[in-house]
Amino acid sequence: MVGEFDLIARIRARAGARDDVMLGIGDDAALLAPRSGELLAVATDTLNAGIHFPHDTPPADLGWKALAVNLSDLAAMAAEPAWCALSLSLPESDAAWLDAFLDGFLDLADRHGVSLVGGDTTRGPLSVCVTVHGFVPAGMALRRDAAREGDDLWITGTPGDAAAALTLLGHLPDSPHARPSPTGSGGGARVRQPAHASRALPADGAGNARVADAEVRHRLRTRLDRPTPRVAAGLALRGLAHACIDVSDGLLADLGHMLRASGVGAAVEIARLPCSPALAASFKGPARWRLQLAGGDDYELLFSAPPHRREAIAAALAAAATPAAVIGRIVAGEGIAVRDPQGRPWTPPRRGYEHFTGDEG
Ligand SMILES: Nc1ncnc2c1ncn2[C@@H]1O[C@H](COP(=O)(O)OP(=O)(O)OP(=O)(O)O)[C@@H](O)[C@H]1O
Ligand SMILES: Cc1ncc(C[n+]2csc(CCOP(=O)(O)O)c2C)c(N)n1
Ligand SMILES: [Mg+2]
Repeated sequence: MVGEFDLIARIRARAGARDDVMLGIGDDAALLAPRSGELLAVATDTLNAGIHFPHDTPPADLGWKALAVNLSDLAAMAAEPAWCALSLSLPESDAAWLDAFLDGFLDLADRHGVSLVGGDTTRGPLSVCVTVHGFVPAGMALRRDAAREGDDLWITGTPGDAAAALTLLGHLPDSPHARPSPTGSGGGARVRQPAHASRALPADGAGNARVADAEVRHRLRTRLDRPTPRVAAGLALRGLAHACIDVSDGLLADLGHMLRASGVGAAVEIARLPCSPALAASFKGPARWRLQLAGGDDYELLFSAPPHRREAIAAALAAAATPAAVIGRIVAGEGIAVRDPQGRPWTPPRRGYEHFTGDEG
């Protein structure tokens, strides 16, 4: 058993420093030199065990994900990541666990040139809170409120994989009853990570694979545990995209945030949704559509842009090695009209994840 300050020393020994970090880990506050002439973008997100990640998530994957979901927020603003702070609440002091956590966290930090400049270490239920800082020139940030009627609606990557992994683990993201009920009321059955968690559950009887192939499950689980923050894509979209948001709660829920902020509506075509081979192999029809449109945990960029920039955007994203597709368009009015592959209106049972009510409509 090592003490709090031993844990901090382990973190400090491995945190790299950029030239703009005047004073990093070790004092009451870090001293940082912001880039002159640019705005500082700041975002923070928390991951709680059993709420944001399954209890059996390997520590290295948790380290990666805790930073990735935060870098995803900077990406959605077209900000260039620079610094981060890490607040850890740990049930016990376990040096090996911390070392593995740092393997994942610092691997991703290194890939993006991000310095860990401070944080906090306490005892408590397993929870990781990260704050990230990045730079964006004034006027270049991609905000939620900039979608315009007539814009194309784009998505990077292939949404739905992470939610498919959770479904196969028995977390049933389609159902608010799958959430823990901290008060013990409201009918929320407690779904802790069960001992048999790695086994596929029977699917929903709508023609989906009953037991997903081990390779397919592994691919989906990797998308849940190690999302790719679309930092290069966000930077590439500066000056090209109008509005942008990252998909954490669910594509339709996050699209709803963009539309309300912009005062417009949208039309989405299910036939144009990009789908990974692993998802196509494990879920079909409306079960797949629900995962892709409302599952969440995708950390893909959802953005709007004028149609005349279609080729420029395709080229910029190809240079950023980021696949993307147009899935609909921004229209006048409000709300989201979803059409199934036959062109018929389709209403999903829910639009995404909401912490307290279980639904985001
Ligand atoms: N406790 C809080 N105090 C101050 N501001 C908050 C608090 N919680 C959220 N916010 C702010 O509200 C806005 C929306 O936050 P939200 O967490 O929904 O966005 P997000 O981080 O992009 O999404 P997600 O958390 O699903 O990844 C952000 O500007 C965020 O900084
Ligand atoms: C064990 C487990 N159960 C459910 C989920 C699904 N989930 C939890 S929070 C969230 C939205 C983003 O969170 P926030 O809005 O706090 O950033 C989603 C899609 C999960 N990842 N792990
Ligand atoms: Mg948040």
